[in-house]
Amino acid sequence: MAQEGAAGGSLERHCPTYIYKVVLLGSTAVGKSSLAYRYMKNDFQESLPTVGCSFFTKILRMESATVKLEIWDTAGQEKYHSVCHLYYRGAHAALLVYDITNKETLGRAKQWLKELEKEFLHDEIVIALVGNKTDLAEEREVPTEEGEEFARSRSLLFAETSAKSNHQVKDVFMAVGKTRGEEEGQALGEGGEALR
Ligand SMILES: Nc1nc2c(ncn2[C@@H]2O[C@H](COP(=O)(O)OP(=O)(O)OP(=O)(O)O)[C@@H](O)[C@H]2O)c(=O)[nH]1
Repeated sequence: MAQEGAAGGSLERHCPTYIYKVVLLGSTAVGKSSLAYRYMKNDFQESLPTVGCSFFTKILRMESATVKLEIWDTAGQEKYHSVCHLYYRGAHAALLVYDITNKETLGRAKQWLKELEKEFLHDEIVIALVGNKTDLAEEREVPTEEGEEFARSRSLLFAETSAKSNHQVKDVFMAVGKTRGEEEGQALGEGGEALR
């Protein structure tokens, strides 16, 4: 986690500010923007395709540190693919999002993983595989076990979420923060269901 400049004062010294960058990657329409919006605003609304990348920040005040969480929501449309690596550079965590009602999107998430593995050493970034849209259970094409098994085989965190019904959204952001935070001796959040 990057630590921001020491701007003086004993409070500052005891309570450093860390920047924590999380990037959302995945096919178009899997729900990346909706997950970011749900986490940031606790709301859901029909959204338009992202152009390039959008960017959110949230300040999390912990007991022993302040964390400036930066969420980079990339565009899933192929025409933006060539610029995406500019956005995930320097990320501390990545959410590889697929849509449980669309099997092809899991394949695309696996390709993203290959790109991340080229760019990062394994211990440099926390990666979670996220199957979104669990509220559409009747349209499910990807069994939970399939995502879970792939994640386990590649040592990724795994969760299924619904941005619409607010299922496991906070937990997944907290889990990627917590995993990195533990490595850094900081916890980014408390509570929430443990991810598999
Ligand atoms: N039922 C359901 N629909 C969802 C969910 N999350 C997103 N959607 C819908 O899926 C569509 C695409 O959502 P976005 O959040 O724009 O998807 P995206 O991955 O950001 O798409 P790009 O910006 O094109 O990469 C929208 O119509 C959303 O309302 C969910 O959890 N459940």
